[in-house]
Amino acid sequence: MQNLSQLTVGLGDRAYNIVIGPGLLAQAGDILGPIAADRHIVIISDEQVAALHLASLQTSLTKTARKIDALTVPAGETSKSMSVLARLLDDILALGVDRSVLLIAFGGGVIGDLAGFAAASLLRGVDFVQIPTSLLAQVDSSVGGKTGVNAAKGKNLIGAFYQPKAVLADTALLASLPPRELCAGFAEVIKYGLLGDRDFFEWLEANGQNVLALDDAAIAHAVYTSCAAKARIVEADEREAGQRALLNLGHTFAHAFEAEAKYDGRLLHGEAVAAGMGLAFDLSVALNICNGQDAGRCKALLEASGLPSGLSNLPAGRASADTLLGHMKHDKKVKDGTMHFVLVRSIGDAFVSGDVPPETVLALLE
Ligand SMILES: NC(=O)c1ccc[n+]([C@@H]2O[C@H](COP(=O)([O-])OP(=O)(O)OC[C@H]3O[C@@H](n4cnc5c(N)ncnc54)[C@H](O)[C@@H]3O)[C@@H](O)[C@H]2O)c1
Ligand SMILES: O=C(O)C(=O)C[C@@H](O)[C@H](O)[C@H](O)COP(=O)(O)O
Ligand SMILES: [Zn+2]
Repeated sequence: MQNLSQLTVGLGDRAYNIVIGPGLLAQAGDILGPIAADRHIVIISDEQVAALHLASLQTSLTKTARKIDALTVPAGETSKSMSVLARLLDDILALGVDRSVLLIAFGGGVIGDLAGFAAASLLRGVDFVQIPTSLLAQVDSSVGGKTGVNAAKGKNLIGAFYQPKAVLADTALLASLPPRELCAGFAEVIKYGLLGDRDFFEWLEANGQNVLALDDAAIAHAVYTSCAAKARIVEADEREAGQRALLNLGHTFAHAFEAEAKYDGRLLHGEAVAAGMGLAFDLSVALNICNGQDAGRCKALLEASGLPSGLSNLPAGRASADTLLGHMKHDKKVKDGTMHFVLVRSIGDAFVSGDVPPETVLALLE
């Protein structure tokens, strides 16, 4: 197996490997051998990914699995809902599974979050593996065990921390990803530079276009560096008691925009995060914590990557400042009624603060 890199998320008896490389799908049966051997596997995918890549995955697993079934849901964020989850769980049970079943989440972050939560709740918990197919899922959502669905009150409000048994990121699959989705995933890559790795941010300033052009070496470096950063944070703080909240840079704003856009595809998660990160820099500048030059560099990279950098270029999800602040009050970082924001002292130096006056946030959103 060539050009593969591997990382471990060290979580004791729940530790797992992340394998990254082009062409991995054809080797999934071998790589997953110890986990998948002689098991009933249920692949969960969305209709778009399944149409393009499901047959290859099934072929690759045939040599190791006892039985393979596949279930699909419609592509897009609307599938991350309680109603789709309920149907999916019934459909899995109708296949006659028992606790030895292995679920495989095969798709973008929507499928990873949905199938991961299905695995956490089915028969009170069955094993699952992540095979992420979007850039966003390969650099972020497939790692770390946050699973769940959206609720009427907001994004990801129902879910569980539930770790996969392995993550297989086949970077060659990104060739079929629509360009807008590629850019949206790139926002979460930029996030890793902004929150804790200035050198990586500077590498992205120089090489971001190569990543978006899917140059093999550039994409391998971007996926590996992002997964390594996330793995180290998750190992230190699996259930977000402290530093894991840094992974939420830009997300307090993003989730409010997404709720306002009703998850209907006009605003992708990564686009909302990009705008939210631009606003997190603006907020840090307004609070005299960060200099305007770093805020300018952050926004310049976002814009050069085809992403929004604030309210002015947000494709959807804009609303009155009060309405957006109302959404932010459902954020999971709210403690005893106090909102917490991820702020930045500079590029690569983020921290969580519970000391942000709501008036400053309102002024920014106005
Ligand atoms: N759990 C976490 O830690 C975490 C982290 C970040 C984001 N998320 C969640 O992830 C979701 C966004 O994930 P996403 O951006 O992957 O969206 P997505 O799952 O909707 O995938 C994006 C689109 O690309 C298509 N697609 C995926 N892979 C493809 C491929 N290889 N070829 C062709 N088309 C492909 C999908 O069918 C879909 O239409 C959001 O719900 C977000 O909240 C979760
Ligand atoms: O893994 C994490 O922790 C993250 O925060 C990663 C985020 O990119 C992701 O969007 C996550 O789903 C947000 O989590 P939430 O707890 O704010 O819903
Ligand atoms: Zn995110």
